[in-house]
Amino acid sequence: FLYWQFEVNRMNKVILVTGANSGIGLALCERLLSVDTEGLQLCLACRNMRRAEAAHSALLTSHPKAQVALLQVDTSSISSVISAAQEVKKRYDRLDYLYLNAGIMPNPRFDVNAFFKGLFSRNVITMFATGEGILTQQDGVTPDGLQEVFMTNLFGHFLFVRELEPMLCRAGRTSQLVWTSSSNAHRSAFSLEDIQHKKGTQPYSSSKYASDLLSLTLNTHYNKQGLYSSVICPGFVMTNLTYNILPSFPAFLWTLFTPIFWLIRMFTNTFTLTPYNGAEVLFWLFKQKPESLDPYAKYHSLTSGLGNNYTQPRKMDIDLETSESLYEKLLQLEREVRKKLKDEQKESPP
Ligand SMILES: NC(=O)C1=CN([C@@H]2O[C@H](COP(=O)(O)OP(=O)(O)OC[C@H]3O[C@@H](n4cnc5c(N)ncnc54)[C@H](OP(=O)(O)O)[C@@H]3O)[C@@H](O)[C@H]2O)C=CC1
Ligand SMILES: CC(C)=CCC[C@@H](C)[C@H]1CC[C@H]2C3=C(CC[C@]12C)[C@@]1(C)CCC(=O)C[C@@H]1CC3
Repeated sequence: FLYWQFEVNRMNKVILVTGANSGIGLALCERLLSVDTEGLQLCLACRNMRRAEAAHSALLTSHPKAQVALLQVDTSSISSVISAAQEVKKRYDRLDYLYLNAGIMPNPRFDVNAFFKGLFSRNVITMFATGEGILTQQDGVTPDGLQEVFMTNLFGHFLFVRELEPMLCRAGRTSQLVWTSSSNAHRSAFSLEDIQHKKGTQPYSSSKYASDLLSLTLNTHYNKQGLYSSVICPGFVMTNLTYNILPSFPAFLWTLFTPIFWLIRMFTNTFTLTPYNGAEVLFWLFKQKPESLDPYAKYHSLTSGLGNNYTQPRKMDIDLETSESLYEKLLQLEREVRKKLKDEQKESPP
């Protein structure tokens, strides 16, 4: 029996989701278990373990036979990412899907004037679809000395992928990376001279645009080794991240807006609104052959006016040259942080 159990576990696909304790990440886990309760090994990679335990219990209550494990990771911390990756290598002998979903938008500032101006302009639909022109954020610096949004949304995930490379690139098998990007990703917010976005006021948009670029270059470097990367946009979803945009509005007030949001959805199908709907594209990608996906497309979760969910690819505003340059800069930064970590460990061995 033990041998059989070992064989089953070995065959089961391993799916790791960062930021899985709430919102879109948790909804994805729920949806995956609804289609295959016993055949998957889910790993919820979370920063806040109290919320992770709650998510774990909720998933096991609805799917008692599911194989769900927890892993602590703070994507804003270099040492945390490296030790989490080591733990993954110890626990699993394969990694089929890596959903890079954890993300933050700290200290958002909602520009009410720009919003009302936008309401009566030709760009109103674009404004609702992308949040363009109405949001800025104030970024912080992590204890490692990196910009917080860049580290959490992009670089922490990049390091994680680099650490897990031997597990993700296996002969005769494919693995998939899925980056949760955003319609708020804009070329104008990103600069190769300031990849961490130290100078601007749109670190979120910059980090998401960087993930679009990075996904493209990862495909050019890793497809031959069986590793594929895609980017998605979940649409506008009401989660902790969006509640934080209007902090004086408690979550229940947002739900009072739901009828207005349904109305707006008649004009823009990007208002997916619920984490279940937002996770549509993440779930859809799980069922696709990675070789069939377009590396230049962002895959969007959309919900029609009548509430039907679907996925649509849209070409991204990216080019290979910029994405290669970003990749070089990230590799350079990786070398620097690894050297710093080594020096620190030499100074004070564990
Ligand atoms: N909601 C929306 O409209 C949109 C969201 N997105 C993206 O979707 C993704 C999921 O966000 P969403 O579900 O909306 O919001 P939530 O705030 O519900 O989820 C964010 C998740 O990321 C985790 N997280 C944040 N910082 C870290 C960190 N340093 N280390 C590890 N985990 C971390 C949070 O965990 P913790 O409990 O520890 O805070 C949480 O689980 C994000 O990348 C977001 O940018 C993209 C487009 C639109
Ligand atoms: C009636 C009312 C309260 C309107 C306010 C709506 C705005 C707060 C939203 C309209 C479009 C939304 C949006 C986002 C945040 C909230 C809005 C600006 C995001 C920027 C959130 C994070 C993303 O990654 C993309 C979203 C695009 C749309």
